[in-house]
Amino acid sequence: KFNLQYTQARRDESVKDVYYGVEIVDPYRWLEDPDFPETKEFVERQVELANNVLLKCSNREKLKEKVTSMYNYPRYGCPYKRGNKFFHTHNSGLQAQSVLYIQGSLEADADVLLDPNALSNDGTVALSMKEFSENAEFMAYGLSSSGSDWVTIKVMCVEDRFVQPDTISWVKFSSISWTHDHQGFFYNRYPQPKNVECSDAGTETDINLFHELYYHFLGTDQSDDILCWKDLEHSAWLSSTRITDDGKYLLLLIGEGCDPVNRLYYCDLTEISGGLKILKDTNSILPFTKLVDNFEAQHLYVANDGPIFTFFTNKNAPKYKVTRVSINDPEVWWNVIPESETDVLSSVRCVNEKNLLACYIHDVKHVLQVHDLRTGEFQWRLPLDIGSVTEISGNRKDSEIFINVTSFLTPGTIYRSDLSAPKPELKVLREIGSEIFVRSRFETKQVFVTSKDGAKVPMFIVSEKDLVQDGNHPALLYGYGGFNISLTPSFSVSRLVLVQHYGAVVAVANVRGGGEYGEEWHKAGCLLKKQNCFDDFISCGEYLVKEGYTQSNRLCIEGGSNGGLLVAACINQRPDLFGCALAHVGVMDMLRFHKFTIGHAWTSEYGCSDNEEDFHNLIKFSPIHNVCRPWEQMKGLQYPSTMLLTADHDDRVVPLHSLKLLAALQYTLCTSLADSPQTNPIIARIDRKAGHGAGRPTQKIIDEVIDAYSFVVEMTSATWMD
Ligand SMILES: O=C(NCC(=O)N1CCC[C@H]1C(=O)O)OCc1ccccc1
Repeated sequence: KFNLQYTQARRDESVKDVYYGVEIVDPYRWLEDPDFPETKEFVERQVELANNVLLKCSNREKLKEKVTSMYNYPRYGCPYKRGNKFFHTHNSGLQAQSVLYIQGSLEADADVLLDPNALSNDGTVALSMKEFSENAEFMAYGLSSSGSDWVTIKVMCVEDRFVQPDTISWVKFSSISWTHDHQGFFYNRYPQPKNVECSDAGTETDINLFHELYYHFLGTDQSDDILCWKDLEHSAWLSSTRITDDGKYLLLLIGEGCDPVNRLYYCDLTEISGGLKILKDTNSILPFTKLVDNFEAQHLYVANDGPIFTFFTNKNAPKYKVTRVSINDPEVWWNVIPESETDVLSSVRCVNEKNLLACYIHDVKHVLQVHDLRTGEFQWRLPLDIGSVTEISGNRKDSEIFINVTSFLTPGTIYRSDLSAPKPELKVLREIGSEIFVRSRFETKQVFVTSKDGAKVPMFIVSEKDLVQDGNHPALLYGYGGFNISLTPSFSVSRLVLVQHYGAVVAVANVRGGGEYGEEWHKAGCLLKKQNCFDDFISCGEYLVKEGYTQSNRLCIEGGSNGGLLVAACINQRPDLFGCALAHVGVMDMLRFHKFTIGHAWTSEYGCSDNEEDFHNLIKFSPIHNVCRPWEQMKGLQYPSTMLLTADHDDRVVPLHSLKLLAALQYTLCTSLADSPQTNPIIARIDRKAGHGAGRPTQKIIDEVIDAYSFVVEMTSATWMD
């Protein structure tokens, strides 16, 4: 049906590296240069091939109509209070980007404060961050284009919406911290990459080194900003800042990668006589005191009362806890909320002057609790349905908090609670999108799958109620498995279309490497134990087949980024177990990932091929190095129908990963042997003016869902049900 015309991408077998005596050939090294004409030609051919296959997928029109209509529901973010104003984001349904609104009170009319849709004609300029000055007089906001991580900061006067001339470029992985005198803010940036202009920023693969901290004085040119931190000895380190609620201290948090660990320095801004301007004239940098000067644990600011600081930490607490120290006696730390035996403390914030709002994960569901700030004493638990708290808004000086709760079958419910009430309760402020989906026909359950080494892996299963487990349902198994990220329940329009209109079973596997059970669960899927993630995911796939939810040739696995690695490693290791695979923006070259943009920050999770032990571990599962011919093991066996997805402005996981894997798969499975039994398509969807995922306009989200899921539906022989 799909007359697949694979291009014979040039293999340059002369490119090879020797890792500790082992010679590794890298025949598609030339694909690492996005500007190389042959690379552009390769991409063009692959786009054609993918379009040929996709246009033959029968369900496109139905999916397009259904997905578009199901996306078309009003979406709201939590309101949050700054100064005496309320702000929230809202999307009427199909707007490219959500709009930022301002209100004098929650009951007042909402006025547009900033509409990112006005900043480009195709919706590819996104509002990636925003911070208000202390009394909400100014808003500093970051704009990113085409999905790149690069940000340009602008400043708006909130009162008259006037956008100031200030323009801060080459910002990346930055916080924005206003000094309480409204004079300006701290932000982070990298040096401008050589021969890259603002217009195509994000298509380069240059490594990001020497992260810098600057202070910008409102009303001045970026060239007048003062350098406040730069570490020449540790070019890979990154920093972020926080100004304490009382405006007195600047906190500097330093990280060397993605592990939840940081150094913590502070500077008493009130001790800088003459203010920050003096630093410019004396060309000195800020005087920091080192409170924590190692990477043994994470310490995140919660509150301070003068010199007494409260931190959220995992120090000697892999399930996290709240601790306290006086900076006048920095050796003496004591617990405020001790580590829980069973639950992971996932976030803490100080609200209502004297409360701590603690969010726990209990068997992959969120629980919200209120504690006393001074004593840490538990006060009461907010009664939540099974689901995830996706947003919390509230500050120390506000008694009112807002939370957004979502789950597999509910798009979102925004609650408000006034903690100053004698018996605080949760009141519904807004139900989001409840009308788009008939929940009563579907159900969610949680099972625990025994993995290869006996570990119990949680998995959510969403399906129609009273599902007949006859093995005939198409199934989509989604996973991530890394970077301490927990896949708690989430609402996905696209997956629910599969459940509602194809009788699909959707499963989400909480494999090791995530944060579901704290740092131990995370570490159990890292470095030399990374194979546990793949074993867990494979066990979950086998469970779905064994229990009759589906059968292998109707089972599709999907994952993004680190989850793309998960998918690619699993089809290499068990091509027999899956009928289809979607790998979004995956990390596919485990020997070279650290050489591009921010990849070096992931060595905390994967290790690095510069290290001998890590090399011998990475080479075993690195996707581009482990493509095999399954029919050599079992006659007629082939790889699942596979779609890799990437985009030209993905500067988080650069497209070369997917391009090199695509070339290796097509060569090994399709073009190198005349009598290959590989008939399942191996294609790539390569988008333009798009990136890793953040900030993608609604139409691009929908277009990708239609391509990806019409492919899945076609390849799992799923049939439409009205
Ligand atoms: O690299 C990441 N995050 C990890 C990330 O995006 N990863 C990790 C692997 C591939 C990809 C993903 O899974 O989305 O964010 C940039 C950053 C900011 C601050 C400090 C360190 C790093």
